[in-house]
Amino acid sequence: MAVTETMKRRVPLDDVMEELARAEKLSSRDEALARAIAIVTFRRLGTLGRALSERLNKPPKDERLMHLLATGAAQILFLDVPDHAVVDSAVQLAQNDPKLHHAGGFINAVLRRVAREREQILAESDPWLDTPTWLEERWIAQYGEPLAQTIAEAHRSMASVDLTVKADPESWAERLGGVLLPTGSIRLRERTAIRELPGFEEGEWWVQDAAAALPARLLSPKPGERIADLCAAPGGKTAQIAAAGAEVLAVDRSAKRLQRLEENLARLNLKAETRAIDAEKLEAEPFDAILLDAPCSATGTIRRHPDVAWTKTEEDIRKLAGLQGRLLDKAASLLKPGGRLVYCTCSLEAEEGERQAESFLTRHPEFTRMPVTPDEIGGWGDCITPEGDLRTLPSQMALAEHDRSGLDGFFVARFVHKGS
Ligand SMILES: C[S@@+](CC[C@H](N)C(=O)[O-])C[C@H]1O[C@@H](n2cnc3c(N)ncnc32)[C@H](O)[C@@H]1O
Repeated sequence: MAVTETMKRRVPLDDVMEELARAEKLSSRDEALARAIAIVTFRRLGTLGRALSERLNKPPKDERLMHLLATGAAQILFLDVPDHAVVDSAVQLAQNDPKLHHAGGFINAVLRRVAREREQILAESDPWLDTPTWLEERWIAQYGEPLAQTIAEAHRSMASVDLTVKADPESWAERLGGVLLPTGSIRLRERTAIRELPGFEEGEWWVQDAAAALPARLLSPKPGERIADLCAAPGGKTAQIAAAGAEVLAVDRSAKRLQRLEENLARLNLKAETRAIDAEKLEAEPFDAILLDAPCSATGTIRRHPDVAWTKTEEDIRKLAGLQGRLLDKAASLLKPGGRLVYCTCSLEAEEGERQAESFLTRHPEFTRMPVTPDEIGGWGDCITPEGDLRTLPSQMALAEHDRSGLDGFFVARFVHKGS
């Protein structure tokens, strides 16, 4: 089962789903449903765990049985699936499993009780219930209780779908029936099949969270410049740099992910040189500018990937912070005098953001910060820190249509080499 595998192996749910769909030869419809169930289970794991344990005399020792109950309860409480269909399919799944086949009656009784007591369960609304304690403590320490709580609340909603267009955002927003955000991204109002929207085939736009679109914009790539994107795949930011007319070297350690970048750029009719290599080992002529979208804990993307909250650990953050520092040092060594460096991570953790920027400037006095100004991001100054870096939070970008609010949590710092 996808939830058990993801938790046990501490790998992204997306990877587990991909393996499972291949092994079980799932149709794309079944795969999409299984993915939606797993996602909502992770998003509301704390709520589901409490609801179930309050309705069980003794929680089952078998982790898979607990996860089977959680995925059933998630569908009853949060998805539009008829209760009886959920109960029948959970019982059926147990009956087909030699270790769980005895549990059919038990599953039936527990899930029926969850369905009967749905309103009572949903009325309990401790905003921290769906956040692991270690993240709750970190976010309160970093952002203070009220703001941290808005982050936890934002994580209970699904992320919206944002697009970056090559040109003419106003008219594309109109054509696609979307909202043009102050930062230039288009937010779709409806969840639809992306490939069927106008402009997809022609490569006029690509899916990219509104916050994820900011780092490449702040690099301000210019036609003819030679720019390296050091952790490039699947290529959203490479596409922005190439669309601006710069010559891009897209580097990524993963050849498989780099292949996806190449496919994405081909659809967009954009070009980049690619190199599958560990960026720490890259040898190249110095660049005019570098984008370093470093590998990170990804706690800023929990709305999209709620498994992150339950699979990442403090130890991961510590190790990733070390790698980010080394990649920053490498990037510094690859720039021309006067060159620009944009560093970003989709993490809410200071070790992967604010503290990286501080220690980079201490290690590299030949660089200075190039503060971000509100006019560069459509006048949206809320997310600029006193130091001039960018810190976006999932609870920001509130729209009148509440269920379309929010954006990924990103940290972005921009540096310039002092020599000219
Ligand atoms: C946050 S993702 C990049 C997303 C990408 N910039 C985009 O906008 O689509 C981080 C990427 O870094 C790559 N990576 C991790 N460690 C690396 C290293 N040492 N050198 C190069 N790439 C690395 C991963 O394979 C992953 O594709």
